[in-house]
Amino acid sequence: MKYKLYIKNATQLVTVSKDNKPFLVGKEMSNVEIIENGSLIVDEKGVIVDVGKEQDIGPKYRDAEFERVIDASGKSVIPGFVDGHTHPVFAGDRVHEFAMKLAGATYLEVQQAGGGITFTVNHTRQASEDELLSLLQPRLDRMLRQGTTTIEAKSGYGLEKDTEMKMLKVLHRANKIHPVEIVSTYLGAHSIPKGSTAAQATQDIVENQLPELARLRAAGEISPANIDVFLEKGFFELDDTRRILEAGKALGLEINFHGDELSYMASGELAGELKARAISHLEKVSEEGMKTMAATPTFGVLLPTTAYVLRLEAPPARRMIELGVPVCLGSDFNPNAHCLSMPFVMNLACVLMKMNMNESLIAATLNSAASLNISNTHGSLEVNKFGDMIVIDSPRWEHIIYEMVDPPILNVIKKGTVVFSK
Ligand SMILES: N=CN[C@@H](CCC(=O)O)C(=O)O
Ligand SMILES: [Zn+2]
Repeated sequence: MKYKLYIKNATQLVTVSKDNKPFLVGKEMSNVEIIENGSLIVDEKGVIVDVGKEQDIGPKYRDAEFERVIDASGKSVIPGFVDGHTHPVFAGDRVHEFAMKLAGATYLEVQQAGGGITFTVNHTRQASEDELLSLLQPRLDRMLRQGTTTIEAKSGYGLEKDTEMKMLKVLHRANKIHPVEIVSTYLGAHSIPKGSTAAQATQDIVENQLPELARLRAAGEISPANIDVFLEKGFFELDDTRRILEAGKALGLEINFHGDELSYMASGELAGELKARAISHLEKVSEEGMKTMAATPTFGVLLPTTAYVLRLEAPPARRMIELGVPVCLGSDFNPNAHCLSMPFVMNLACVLMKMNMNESLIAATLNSAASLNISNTHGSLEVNKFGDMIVIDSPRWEHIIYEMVDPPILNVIKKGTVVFSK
């Protein structure tokens, strides 16, 4: 019998979970499953077919053939990261805004000065589909080198039909040619386009953009799985947000929206009403909102880079975990928070949001996979899931969080194929 990969004798084989739990909450998030001296076998389809102690796996596969064997003695292995929130398709450079923010400008002040999303929209509208794809590819390469094997990725820098669909086409094409797997999200309601009111923008989305999305999806040109809205004062407020999310849901999209970032907008409460899958940001979430999220359940996708770069108070991660909200992590990679590194995000989650390292790992793997509805195949190293992994050059896996900036990543593996080696 022939297999694609044999990971042999990892000092720590961090499977994250066992028994195919779809996600973890509360105290469960403080425990990651680890097999000491662990081995793992991936079949030719890229799926894990066996995991266990080397003393059991070794003899069982003595006569098997492998395309690749990685001796992981003295090393640790963890699942590839699932980045739960990114905006990786854009043109234009906003490094000048970083200087403005360092000098004290707020996110809204930058936006009001014609910067922020508006700036990126202007550049992204002008770029061709091929140009956007060639800007996206090196970003995905950089994510991969930092251990990310799957991302959620949004449109949202078009704010009109053609550019929004162009962005979704770019994501669809990239998913076919790049090892980083992409779950795409339609975010036509990221900001109010210049010259429109929120009501007009909402109407355009519901009556014009969403029908086109459905047409292109049926034609196999795009593959959005989620619908998103930036629910915020001066952007899309409660009624418009509800209308857009419901219209997306009616097309079979999962609701996964930006909420309670700069102002309290009753996001958790709305998520309960609409049975939303996920809310991102949540810096200003209410106690009631968190309780509703725990009960629904709605995943909380926390983005510590936003609080860091904008000097905001970080979201109440500890309280969310205490209340049983399933917490996930995302890089929020975008021209405002230019971060392509989940190890850095996990480090920030620990230091700024007081999560422990086990919680951070679960939030960056199994739970973020669950926020995208793919935790039956992604997010932990269990039989029947894809062989997406990181080999760390250290006998203890926590070094990937602890060693800032240049974590000791030796290999990144997607579906059993080594796609990056140091
Ligand atoms: N808050 C809204 N959207 C993005 C920022 C987008 C931008 O500034 O270009 C976010 O998630 O942080
Ligand atoms: Zn975002």
